[in-house]
Amino acid sequence: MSDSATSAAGPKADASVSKGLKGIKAADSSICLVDGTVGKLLYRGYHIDDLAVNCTFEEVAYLLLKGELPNAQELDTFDDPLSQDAALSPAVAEFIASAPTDAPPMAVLRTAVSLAGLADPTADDLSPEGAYRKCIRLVAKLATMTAAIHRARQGKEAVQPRPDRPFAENFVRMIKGTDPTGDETRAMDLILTLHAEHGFNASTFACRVVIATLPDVYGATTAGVAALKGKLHGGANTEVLEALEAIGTPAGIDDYIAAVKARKGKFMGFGHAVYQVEDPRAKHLKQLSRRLGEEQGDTTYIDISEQLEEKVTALIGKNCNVDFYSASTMNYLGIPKELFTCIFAASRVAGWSAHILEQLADNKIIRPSANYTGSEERTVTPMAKRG
Ligand SMILES: CC(=O)SCCNC(=O)CCNC(=O)[C@H](O)C(C)(C)COP(=O)(O)OP(=O)(O)OC[C@H]1O[C@@H](n2cnc3c(N)ncnc32)[C@H](O)[C@@H]1OP(=O)(O)O
Ligand SMILES: O=C([O-])CC(=O)C(=O)O
Repeated sequence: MSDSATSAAGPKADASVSKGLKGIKAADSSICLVDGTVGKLLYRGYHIDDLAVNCTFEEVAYLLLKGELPNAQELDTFDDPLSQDAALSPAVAEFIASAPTDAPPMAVLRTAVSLAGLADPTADDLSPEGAYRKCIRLVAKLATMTAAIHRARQGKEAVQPRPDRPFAENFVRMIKGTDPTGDETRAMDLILTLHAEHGFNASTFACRVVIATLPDVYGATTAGVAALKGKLHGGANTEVLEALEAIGTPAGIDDYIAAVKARKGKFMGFGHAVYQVEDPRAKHLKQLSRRLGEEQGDTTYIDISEQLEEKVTALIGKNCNVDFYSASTMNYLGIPKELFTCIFAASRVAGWSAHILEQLADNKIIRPSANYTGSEERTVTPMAKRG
């Protein structure tokens, strides 16, 4: 098979090309169902609404990695490596502490994940047990890395993970430097649960493409972080907060909309490659954001968000996505906007890991074809004769 069916005939559009691979089923997967027509999201068969209310992030990570929800004893056994692996190696901790404080946190995280691979002498072990161990290690470490990046940007010492604390509590503790309230821990658990998995999204697909060549789990996860950073994907949450800041008060919404329209820009946090209806994760974040705003006596950002949602949806016919209400939610939790996408990554690493293991279990190199639209075959003119 040639890379391009039309190369012999010269540049030609090919109606069978699916730009962005939209709607193409690239593999079988038992991890996640995203039904874009009705707005349904299932992790391993469980509805996101059910998981959001009833499970912690550890349970969700177990479900994604192992296929079933754990019982109490299974969760305990799962928690052991998750807490023991949370500490960073000296090389990674030093890198994060000395990274430029104006570097994008996602760029620091991307390099930290790659560096963690160098610090792991067993990185190349892709046996089922070896790959699983690496995945657990990364699920444990991305939260610690994220918190350490935040602390370094503030000129503060990293807070060490406490193996005796639940994941979300530990994560908020490492970010803030003090013990979180029960409400803060529950809010973080919900954020982590909602962001953990979403089928063949761009970052997950990047992980699968990389692992399919059989390099190492760190390299594949580095690719996931790299893809998630982009503002059309995970990076949109930071952009949404920037929009809320620029809008300032509900009175500023119309000017903002007019400005985006005038520059033919995109409304960040709106639209989705799969959902044609409301993103089922958004309502949970919307409720949480309003509750946090009301508790804090400042509903400005959730008021703006709700009114902006109504106006933009009416204008462009696109619903908001998960990144839209996560912005005001994380802001109310005191998390700076530059860290939002790292928190997304610290959750999505569970989904990436499940996909990496699924890809390895039934591997085929991922190599689509391009419709060639370049020049017809030609010959090299010697340098002296080129005009
Ligand atoms: C966790 C996540 O990754 S969720 C997505 C986060 N990203 C964002 O919020 C960024 C803003 N949204 C977008 O850029 C897009 O909606 C994407 C990238 C999410 C999906 O892109 P696509 O699959 O191409 O969406 P779709 O086919 O519906 O888009 C068709 C057209 O609708 C319009 N459109 C889509 N989203 C928007 C938007 N947010 N604002 C304005 N116009 C939009 C555009 O004209 C688009 O065509 P273009 O991409 O050539 O400009
Ligand atoms: O599925 C997608 O394309 C993007 C998304 O919502 C996610 O990754 O959570």
